[in-house]
Amino acid sequence: MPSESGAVAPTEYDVVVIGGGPAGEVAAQYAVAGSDRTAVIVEHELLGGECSYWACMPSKALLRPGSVLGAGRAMAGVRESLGGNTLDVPSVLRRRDRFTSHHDDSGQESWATSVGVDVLRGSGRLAGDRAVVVDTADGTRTLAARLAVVLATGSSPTVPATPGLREALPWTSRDATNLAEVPDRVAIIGGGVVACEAASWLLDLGAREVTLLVRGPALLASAEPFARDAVAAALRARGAEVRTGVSAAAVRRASPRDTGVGRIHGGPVTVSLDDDSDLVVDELLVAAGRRPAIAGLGLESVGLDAVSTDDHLTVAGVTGNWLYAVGDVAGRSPLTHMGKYHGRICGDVIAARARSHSVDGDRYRAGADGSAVPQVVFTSPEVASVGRTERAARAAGFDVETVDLDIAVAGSSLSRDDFTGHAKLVIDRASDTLLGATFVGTEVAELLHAATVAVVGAVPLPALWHAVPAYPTVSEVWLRLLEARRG
Ligand SMILES: Cc1cc2nc3c(=O)[nH]c(=O)nc-3n(C[C@H](O)[C@H](O)[C@H](O)COP(=O)(O)OP(=O)(O)OC[C@H]3O[C@@H](n4cnc5c(N)ncnc54)[C@H](O)[C@@H]3O)c2cc1C
Ligand SMILES: NC(=O)c1ccc[n+]([C@@H]2O[C@H](COP(=O)([O-])OP(=O)(O)OC[C@H]3O[C@@H](n4cnc5c(N)ncnc54)[C@H](O)[C@@H]3O)[C@@H](O)[C@H]2O)c1
Repeated sequence: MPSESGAVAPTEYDVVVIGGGPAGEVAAQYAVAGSDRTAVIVEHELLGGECSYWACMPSKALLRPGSVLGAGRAMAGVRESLGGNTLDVPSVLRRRDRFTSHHDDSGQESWATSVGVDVLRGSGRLAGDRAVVVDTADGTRTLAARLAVVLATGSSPTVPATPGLREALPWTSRDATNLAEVPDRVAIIGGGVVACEAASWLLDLGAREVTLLVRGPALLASAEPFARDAVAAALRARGAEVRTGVSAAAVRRASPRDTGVGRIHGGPVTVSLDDDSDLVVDELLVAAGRRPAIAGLGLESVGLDAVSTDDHLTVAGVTGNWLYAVGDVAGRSPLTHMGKYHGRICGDVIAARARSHSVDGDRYRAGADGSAVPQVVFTSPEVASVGRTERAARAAGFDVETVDLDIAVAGSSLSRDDFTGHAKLVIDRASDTLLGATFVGTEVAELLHAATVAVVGAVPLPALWHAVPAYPTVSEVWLRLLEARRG
């Protein structure tokens, strides 16, 4: 409604969320749940965020068929009926596209409406205290937040400043997850989770030469050494080349072309490495990490140049407890499940503060960040870990005891004929509780939550003796680990 001066009054909401990925969606949902509070999510791409369309969902949809085929090949009686068949790539890609809803987010918009949250399409930025400006297709809108603004803008891929790299229009993870063509020869810059998972599905889909260019000494640098060795060995066994201690010094590409997401972006790429060798590939994937998406977010309008949060997800350096950050942009634990956890806590904190309730309790603190973050790397074998590695626990000053052994129980040998795996517990001697656990092997992801419960609940190891694993399941490895510790 224009005022007498002609200015359009801001639209008021109790809560304004900038960014509609999983973290922002959950924060909005929890902030209004069971109340008459109002919330809007401002989204400039697709509601559901990176995770739904370009990250978790398509990547896992691409990895699962290869893992199922591998399991079939590893099973007498199934192997014979498979013959030498490989994956049917068009079917795999069609299934992937079903998981990303063909980039149609109308289902997510209906969900938002169903939980009482409005959606405003446009690009949002802070414009001072409790104010958000949104550039929409129909012009600029101003929103005023009575209670809270939540930053949930996610993260953006890092592209190193290597000469010629950006001009070569390399693939980022969006191209790899939404691939429409499988390059014959691919080089991957990076040795983290995206690099390892993408190498796996590219091999599954028939890429002939996959080379990982790893700057450091190993893949998956923060994992337990046995885990990263297992992933590297498996990738090598499948024909990938894992080159450690190398960096791209320069990149040249014949006729780079923006052919669209997931299509090969031009002619062959020559990557000159700092060991004076050259590598020629059909596509180059950059998987060199991600940064909080704060560019153009108007942080300077509230006196900030970066985002850091306390355990209530309240942004530090702003008075009045009205600015929050959740998910990747918060820079705490850049994983979807952790972003949604932040969203739940942040939404509950906003709701509690709206009712002038105390936010002192555990329910209102993101205590899992740092000491109890679970993660699964969906390679073959999978790496499932929670909490601290041995190295991290020692660095944090704990008096550490470890137990580790191969996973060789009835459940694992029944699951596939070639099952190999390894498990490790990191124990705090002082409290006799778990600080962390890592499992490596096919389909060990489902072992992880038991470890997460033990870490978060600080369950004493003697009590775990009475958590009897069902026979014959892979979980029997828990019993073996406890037996190994008793000696
Ligand atoms: C290839 C890949 C695979 C992954 N696989 C996994 C996995 O298996 N498991 C896992 O836990 N994590 C995985 N991750 C990490 C996961 O994708 C992120 O942690 C997660 O998406 C973060 O959620 P978010 O809501 O913080 O941000 P996002 O999902 O990035 O959503 C942010 C949203 O904000 C919007 N936005 C940004 N700026 C603005 C603005 N100014 N105005 C309006 N809207 C804006 C964006 O368009 C986007 O929709 C993966 C990441 C990658 C790259
Ligand atoms: N299954 C999962 O949980 C999953 C899957 C994919 C991605 N993710 C998340 O997405 C995020 C991004 O993943 P990612 O693999 O890109 O990041 P990452 O931080 O895991 O790995 C980045 C890699 O790039 C290397 N690197 C960084 N800068 C470089 C440079 N200038 N030159 C060469 N190498 C360089 C690093 O040494 C590292 O090997 C992470 O937070 C990850 O946890 C999670």
